[in-house]
Amino acid sequence: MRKEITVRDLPNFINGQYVETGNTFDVLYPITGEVTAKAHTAGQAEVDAAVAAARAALSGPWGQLTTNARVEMVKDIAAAIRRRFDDFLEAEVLDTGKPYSVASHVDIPRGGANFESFAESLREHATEMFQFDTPDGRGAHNMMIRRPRGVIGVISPWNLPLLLMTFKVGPALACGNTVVVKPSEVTPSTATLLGEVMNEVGVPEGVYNVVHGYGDTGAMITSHPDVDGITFTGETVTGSKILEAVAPTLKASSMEMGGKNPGIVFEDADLDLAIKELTRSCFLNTGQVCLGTERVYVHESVFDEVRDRLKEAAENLHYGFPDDEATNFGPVVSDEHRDKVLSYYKLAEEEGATVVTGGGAPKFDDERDGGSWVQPTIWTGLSHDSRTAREEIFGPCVALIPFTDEDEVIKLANDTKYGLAATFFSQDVSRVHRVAPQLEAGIIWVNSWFLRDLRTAFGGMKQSGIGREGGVHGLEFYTETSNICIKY
Ligand SMILES: NC(=O)c1ccc[n+]([C@@H]2O[C@H](COP(=O)([O-])OP(=O)(O)OC[C@H]3O[C@@H](n4cnc5c(N)ncnc54)[C@H](O)[C@@H]3O)[C@@H](O)[C@H]2O)c1
Ligand SMILES: N/C(=C\C=C\C=O)C(=O)O
Repeated sequence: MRKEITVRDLPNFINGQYVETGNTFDVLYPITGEVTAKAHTAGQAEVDAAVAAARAALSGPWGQLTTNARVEMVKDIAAAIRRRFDDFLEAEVLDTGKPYSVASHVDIPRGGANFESFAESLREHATEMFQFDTPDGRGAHNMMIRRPRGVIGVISPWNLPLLLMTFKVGPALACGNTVVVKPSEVTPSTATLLGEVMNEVGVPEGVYNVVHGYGDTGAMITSHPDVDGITFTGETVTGSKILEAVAPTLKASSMEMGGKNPGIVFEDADLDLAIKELTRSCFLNTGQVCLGTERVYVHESVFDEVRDRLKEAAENLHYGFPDDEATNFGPVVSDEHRDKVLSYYKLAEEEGATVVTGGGAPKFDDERDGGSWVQPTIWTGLSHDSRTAREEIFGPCVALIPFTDEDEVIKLANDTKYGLAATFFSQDVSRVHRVAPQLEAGIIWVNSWFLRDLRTAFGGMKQSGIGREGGVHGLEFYTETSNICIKY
């Protein structure tokens, strides 16, 4: 149902305090386009204060906590997010317009999980020690110790705001670092709310800081001489700019970027399963998931059936107000992004696409017409080399492309500058074990999509990412190691 919007104030969160600057920007409700909040832009002074607070916290009570005490505090953060589930749900939905059914099953539960899972895995992870024979026969041993990397700049995107920000802040804090977070200007609410949780839990001031603004505020963090590492999730082109910015101060960087992930339906796939999972991988979160599939190669023998069944699934998606239980399809996050997606809908037709379904924006004849809506869209008739099938659109759209044999489709799947994710469907176990290792992607799902075990390495190759986070893999970024060689 329509929501009465009360415009909220979103200050920065620095050294345990909310800080207004008076220089605000509007945050819009994508369902109707109404202003739902005013966020306070952080300038250099606020960024400097946040970095200084984070630096000071490393040598204060936070830096003196035992590992067990720190891990327990990180787990308390998870518990507090769960206690305030509805507050985070409301904040996330106001920023993104996504259905409650998505935010309550994907975004918010991962907010808690991202703290809890990393607290445990990082506590349990052993380091290493080697007995070493020396020429004099007396021997030595080498042992590795880990310490926090220091002040971490966290720069996060708008598609899964709480999930992706906490996927960084969770391990960062579990490893003893402090953070300065710059959430997307489009979706600043949940990062702001998390400041209240940090204070409720008793996380020392300065450990968690949030500064609001656009790319220029982000650039103040990436170029800051007193920031030790940057973890970024966002567009590949932004990632390049960030790597340029960190170069003069040689900051360690963990980069999660764009993708154009292939889906493959082999002739021996379970089509019921494939349609169910492709409906998610193409349209979940209105297609705004970096791991989603915007190009799906379908064996020619099942092409027509997959096309017709995916069309039916797309046309059964229910646009609606977020709190309507039936709603499983929302707007995209902003008018700007809507216009980008619609420009690709236009391009697809110029490139010869047949529009199987969608191809434009819905008309509601109610306040939703002020929002950022597009139709779920399926194309056939596009070539693998078309821009539509090669460039990341980040919307609810997919090009279905037929193929005839396995070697051909592997080449097509890998023919991209990206390498983030892939998903394919086959009931042939030999084929599964033959094909999966040949796919050039950091994350490969077989007969499934977006199943997430937080112990696994997460990240992309080629221009989709640098480094891996998740499980103990995050240790390489969130800690520095020293090898200590002790002679007997
Ligand atoms: N690989 C992954 O895990 C993953 C996950 C989610 C989204 N993404 C990608 O993110 C993109 C969508 O998110 P987006 O539009 O917010 O991305 P974006 O790159 O536009 O912005 C991401 C963040 O970077 C900030 N930023 C922009 N310019 C900056 C600069 N010069 N210096 C420092 N910070 C800067 C933004 O303010 C925002 O907070 C898509 O390309 C999607 O593929 C990747
Ligand atoms: N990083 C993760 C998801 C990324 C989704 C991209 O939109 C995750 O599940 O941990």
